[in-house]
Amino acid sequence: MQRKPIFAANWKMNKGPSETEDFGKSFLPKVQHKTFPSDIVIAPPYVSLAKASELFGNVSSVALAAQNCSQFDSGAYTGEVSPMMLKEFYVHYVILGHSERRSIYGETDEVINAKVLKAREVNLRPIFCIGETLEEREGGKLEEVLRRQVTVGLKDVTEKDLIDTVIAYEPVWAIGTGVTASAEQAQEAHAFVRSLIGEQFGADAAARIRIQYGGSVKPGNAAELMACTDIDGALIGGASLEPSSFLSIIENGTA
Ligand SMILES: O=C(CO)COP(=O)(O)O
Repeated sequence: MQRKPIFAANWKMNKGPSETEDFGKSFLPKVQHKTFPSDIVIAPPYVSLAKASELFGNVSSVALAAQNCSQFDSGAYTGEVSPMMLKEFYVHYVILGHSERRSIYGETDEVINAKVLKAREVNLRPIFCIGETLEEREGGKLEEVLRRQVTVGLKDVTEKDLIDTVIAYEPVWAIGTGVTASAEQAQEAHAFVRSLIGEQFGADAAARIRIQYGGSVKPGNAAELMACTDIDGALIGGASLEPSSFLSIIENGTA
């Protein structure tokens, strides 16, 4: 099964509108009027989405993502943004269940599941993040944790909606630490996640779903990671903040 790789820049709480514009000035000429063998996604903070959609709205090779969304449609939810609101900014993807949302803001698998279902109601494509802590890995709980995150986080998702979802496997111990999972560790976890999708949604869905790797992906390690059978792109934090390093990852990862 040929799956199109997907490279997504998760800027986290970096780059307001003016820095987004600076990034765009340098990145746009490199991606405009070009076709890539992979999907390219940029996820700026909410307040920079208007600027990003102004810059990239007409660039067919680049799609926009939000870094979160509400599980509700509208109403008295101070500080929240609904999936429907995001659609006004040419947003096509939404990162859900990032480990920082889980650990710092207390998002549970159930809340993340509600967000996934709400995002699909308006046709946003979730980039659904999972991954174990170092303690869980060292305690022999890797498979148990991934199984729980996938089973609960994707509960009641239809097979069609699942195909429009991207999974991002991000071992928490590799995020922002400079320590990447080895290609073997990453491949093993990805193959396990794909098998979980097979159990829950069937073999066709398992063969088609894209599973990105995230955690200290850099231009220098992208090729080795992306060469693994079950790795279909990357979710990139720090190294996506510089246009040239984000582009190098995309190029090295699809070479
Ligand atoms: O959390 C990540 C992407 O969502 C990974 O971050 P780093 O690439 O900075 O390790």
